[in-house]
Amino acid sequence: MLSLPRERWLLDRARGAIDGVDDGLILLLAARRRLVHIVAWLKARTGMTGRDPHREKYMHARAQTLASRVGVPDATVRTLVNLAIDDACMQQGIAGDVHGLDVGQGRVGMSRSMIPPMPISLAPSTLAPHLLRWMPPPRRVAPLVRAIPGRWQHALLEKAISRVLALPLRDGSLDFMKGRRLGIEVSDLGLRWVLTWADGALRVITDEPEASVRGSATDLLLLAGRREDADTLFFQRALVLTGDTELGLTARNLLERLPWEDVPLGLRIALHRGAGFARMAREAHRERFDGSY
Ligand SMILES: C=C(O[C@@H]1C=C(C(=O)O)C=C[C@H]1O)C(=O)O
Repeated sequence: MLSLPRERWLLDRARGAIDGVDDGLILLLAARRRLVHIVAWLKARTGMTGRDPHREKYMHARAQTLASRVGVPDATVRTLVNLAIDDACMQQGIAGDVHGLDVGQGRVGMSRSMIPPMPISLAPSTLAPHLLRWMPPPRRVAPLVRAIPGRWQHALLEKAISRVLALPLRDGSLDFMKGRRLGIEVSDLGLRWVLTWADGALRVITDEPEASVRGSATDLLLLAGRREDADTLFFQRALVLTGDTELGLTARNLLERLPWEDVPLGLRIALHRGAGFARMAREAHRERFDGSY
């Protein structure tokens, strides 16, 4: 067979992305097990024991709906949900249906009194560093992110920006963007969006930008989640401005004094936690893989 260097290279990249997704599946399973631990404790305290067929039926129905939307076969998702339930049963020391799990060997016998209470928090600080190290770096998940259709990305970005910048949009501090084109480049995800101001909102357009702010996904998230200020990130060259200096500097000044209190509380918490998590994952990964992220 002919060896096609480009195809080989792409094959390696695609397999690397699959490894990243598989790591993600295991991390999600670890997070699920933490939640099952909490559920088991709460069930024991409220006098509930054993399996809950209604809950399981509901879980299967939800999973089938989602699976059919994204084109995953019914049988696959049924097996996956059954496997998750079996794992949860094994964890709780109750009999599952055993879909390929060695329940007898692996059962973690937990009587009511043995289940220790666990803080209901999945904050980054409670995640073991060895788990964080296995989080794939953004460049590994880049092909997946880029597979999201452009119009979905644009709609999401416009929505997020309209919430984060609600006040500047109202009070006129974004007027300098009228008819101007500012780019945001997420270097490690290979994404670039161009924004302009139109009809009272920032819109994503397809034109070439006049100026751009470039940074890694983690650094941009650190800025959005107020874990780092714009000044520090620009000074460290974690964020870089290119193109029209005046437009770039005006955007940079706005970033530096964005009113955080006006961002909805839920979004503030999500951004702050997400940014903290991304930073810890980057540090854990750098420690393990000696710098590359
Ligand atoms: C975790 C529970 O125990 C069992 C396992 C379930 C699961 O894995 O999600 C769901 C229902 C129960 O049969 C629960 O009751 O929620």
